[in-house]
Amino acid sequence: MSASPTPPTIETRSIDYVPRAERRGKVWHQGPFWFTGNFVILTMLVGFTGPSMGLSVPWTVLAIVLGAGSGTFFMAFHANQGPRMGLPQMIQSRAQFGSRGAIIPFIATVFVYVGFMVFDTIIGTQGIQTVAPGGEFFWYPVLIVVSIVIAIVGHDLLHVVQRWLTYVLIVVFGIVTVLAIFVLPTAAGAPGLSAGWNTAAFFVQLSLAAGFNLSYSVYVSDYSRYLPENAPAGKLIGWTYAGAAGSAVWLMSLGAVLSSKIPNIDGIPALMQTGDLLFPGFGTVVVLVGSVALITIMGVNAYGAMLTGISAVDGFKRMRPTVALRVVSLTLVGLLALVVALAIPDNYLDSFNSFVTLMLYFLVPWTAVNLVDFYFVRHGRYAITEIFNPNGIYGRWAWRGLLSYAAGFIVAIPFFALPIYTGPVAHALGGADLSFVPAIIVSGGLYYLLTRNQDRTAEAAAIERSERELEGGR
Ligand SMILES: Nc1ccnc(=O)[nH]1
Repeated sequence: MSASPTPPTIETRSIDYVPRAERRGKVWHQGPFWFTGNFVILTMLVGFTGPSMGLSVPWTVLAIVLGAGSGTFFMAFHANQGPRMGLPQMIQSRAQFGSRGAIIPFIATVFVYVGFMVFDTIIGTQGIQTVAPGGEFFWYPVLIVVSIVIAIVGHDLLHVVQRWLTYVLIVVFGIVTVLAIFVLPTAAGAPGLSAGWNTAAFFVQLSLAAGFNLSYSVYVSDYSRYLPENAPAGKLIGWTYAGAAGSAVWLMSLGAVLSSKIPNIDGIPALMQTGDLLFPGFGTVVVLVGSVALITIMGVNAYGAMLTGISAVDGFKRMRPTVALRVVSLTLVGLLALVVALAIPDNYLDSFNSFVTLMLYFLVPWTAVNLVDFYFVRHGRYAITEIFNPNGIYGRWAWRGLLSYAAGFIVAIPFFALPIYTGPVAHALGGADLSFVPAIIVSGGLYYLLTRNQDRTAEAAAIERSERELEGGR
């Protein structure tokens, strides 16, 4: 909590509880952290969808505002769990799913983290290749190593880097946005010339924007768990929301403007071309700044994959949270990302959209169960020591959470829209994927009902014991 900035040292904690004596940081730091976290070139690509399907820019922006606005709503509420529980995001799920049952959302989450790392690596490399020689076999490992080193130093460094990048990004992309709207001409054959209203495009754009920001739910507490236990909930959620939704709306809308004016758009050349309207060379600056932001979010993804991977393994074999464990886990994450990045085909954008959609199917029921448990069932009170006890009160396979998760997943199937499968409802909506709506309602609602008759007297006693053990100084 002290105001003096201490230089970041290598973090020792991973999935373990952060004692109140170690709590620090400011609530407003969540704002810039999530602003930069979502201010990546991938986010801009989401905004290409509307215009490329014939939707005009104003309608596309509306779909983005509604989509990102609703997706971030769920994401931001996870922020409050960090300081209350002092734990990273995913391990908290043991209270709903059991120490082993939580493996299902854990696997989906690691898949998301590594997947985003791979996409970030590919785009970041394309950005750097605009000025530097060197192929994939050089730049992929370099980017991944840098991001892994940042993640090894850990939480405090990630916060500092993301915070300072915010200022740079606002200036540079502020200029690009003005250029895109007022200076960039609309090329012959550009989608913007014939765009108008298109119902399918509107809902596809809306659902992609929502899904994209919902995908950040699995990250949130990792970066709020060091905050003082009594950090004000409204401010904490508000800063998280403002950062993550603000950057999404801005960058996706910029993507919409660019893709309405440039035929057959590609992200990096579009930014180069627009930036160069200020003076030749500025486009390169824009792309490089964008690439730096990609490297740091890669660090964030690696960090989350490490925490979630350790949580998963620890459910089966107890792990001691040491620095060595963090370093080894992060190295494995980096190697995995490298192998996948080198193996994946280059026309990644199609696979990217399916990827965002697919992983959401596994994350949304988890978000619903996890949030309902925190806000409406346990009201933020957990026996933290029992979360780490494999024979503890939260169990190994907790049927209430697992059943609710499965139910939400299954009712969402008719709403799925994937290249290999389009459910009847998605078909009727012209390809839009609103599966997150039934998934949230059913998983969250069912979990609430199933926990009504749950006897939690043992938990109440365990909470007191846990509190004494962790903080009581017995
Ligand atoms: N959830 C995410 C969206 C975009 N980029 C990321 O790295 N992660």
